[in-house]
Amino acid sequence: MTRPISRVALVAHDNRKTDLIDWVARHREALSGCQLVTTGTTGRLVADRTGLVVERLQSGPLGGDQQVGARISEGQVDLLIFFWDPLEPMSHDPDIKALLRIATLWNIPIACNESSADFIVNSPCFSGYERRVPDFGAYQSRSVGGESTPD
Ligand SMILES: O=C(CO)COP(=O)(O)O
Repeated sequence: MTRPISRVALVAHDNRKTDLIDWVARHREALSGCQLVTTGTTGRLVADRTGLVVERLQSGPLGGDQQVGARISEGQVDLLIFFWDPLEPMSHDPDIKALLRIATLWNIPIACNESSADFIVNSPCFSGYERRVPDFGAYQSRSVGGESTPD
């Protein structure tokens, strides 16, 4: 099973929020054709500063990373832009690690800085990219992304 990129998760730590908002503003046109899901504060700032419509989940320290991770495991996210802070310890470090783990597991493209995010959005295959959705065989027992998978 494959999926094109149309549902994008945006997450940034406080020291990286300006970088993310600037990046979103630069790629506003490409992102306006996508469904955007965000953690709480990131989403409020992205919406205020760019006018894009976003679905806001909880703030990261209150469970937002886990909610994004759950969306990924339910097959509802195609790309994760996560500008995490490599200089500050976070109270919810386990949640951050879990989000990066689940995105890796589900073969979600992940960008943690501006250069990687630019590469992905500027890629000629951005709008037509078909991500392979992993088949976890016996591990997988219910529908993912609207398609049933065998027990
Ligand atoms: O903490 C975050 C990700 O780990 C982001 O949360 P906010 O968008 O609510 O600041």
